[in-house]
Amino acid sequence: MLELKNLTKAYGALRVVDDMTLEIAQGETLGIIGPNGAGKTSLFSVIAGQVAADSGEIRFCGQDVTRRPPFERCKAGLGRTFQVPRPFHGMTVFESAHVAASFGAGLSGQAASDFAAQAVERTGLLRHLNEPCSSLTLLDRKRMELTRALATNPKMLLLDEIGGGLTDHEIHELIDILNQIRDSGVSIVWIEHIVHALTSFVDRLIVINFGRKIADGNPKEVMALPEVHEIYMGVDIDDAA
Ligand SMILES: Nc1ncnc2c1ncn2[C@@H]1O[C@H](COP(=O)(O)OP(=O)(O)OP(=O)(O)O)[C@@H](O)[C@H]1O
Repeated sequence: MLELKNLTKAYGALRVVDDMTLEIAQGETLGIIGPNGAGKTSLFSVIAGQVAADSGEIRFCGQDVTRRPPFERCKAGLGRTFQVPRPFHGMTVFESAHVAASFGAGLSGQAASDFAAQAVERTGLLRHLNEPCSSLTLLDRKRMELTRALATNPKMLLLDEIGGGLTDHEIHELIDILNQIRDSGVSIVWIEHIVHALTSFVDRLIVINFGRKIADGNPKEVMALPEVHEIYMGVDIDDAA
């Protein structure tokens, strides 16, 4: 569904996405971990189009989208959330979801309203339906990010640390929601520092360091790799043992 070929993005001498080649299949759930500043969010921004790639190619559902603007990628079915929530100021929860259903999913009239309300219900924000996004708590703003992405009717969701700051109970609730989204056929790529939550959900895990993919595979096997211990956790596996 998504193919990245030798994708690169640099800020001056700093390569934040470095020769990234990656394929993600339809219906797959992929986790991304890596140290702070490894380039995880930058990778999402290059895939979703907020940041232009310097070189390489991005193919989504068979089409080359490397030079397409973000709104076209969104319409093609690439939904994303932002690590720092970016609510539409001055809009209620319902209005924000409605914008996503109208301009992302391409719906209008009653269909857009129904789809927006459905997205709000699926993420548990129905009780805040007519409240301004600016009045939501951090947890609910994160849910709002998911709601808005979902209301664009994505084929693939890029989730950037939507679990950060959540309690264990809230993480379980979030994973229940994500399971339902996955079961509806949406591919999910999830950047998350809460590794146990991530590995309990994803089929596959990649580790990024200095913009490069340093491991890719079954989550348990990836987490057991010595280089992952060393780079991600700052612990040499031999020392840890
Ligand atoms: N617009 C920019 N201009 C210059 N440097 C940038 C820009 N955006 C990001 N960076 C730098 O690129 C590097 C990668 O940042 P990025 O946010 O992608 O990392 P990350 O892996 O998502 O980190 P975190 O886990 O802390 O969210 C960092 O060193 C960051 O300071």
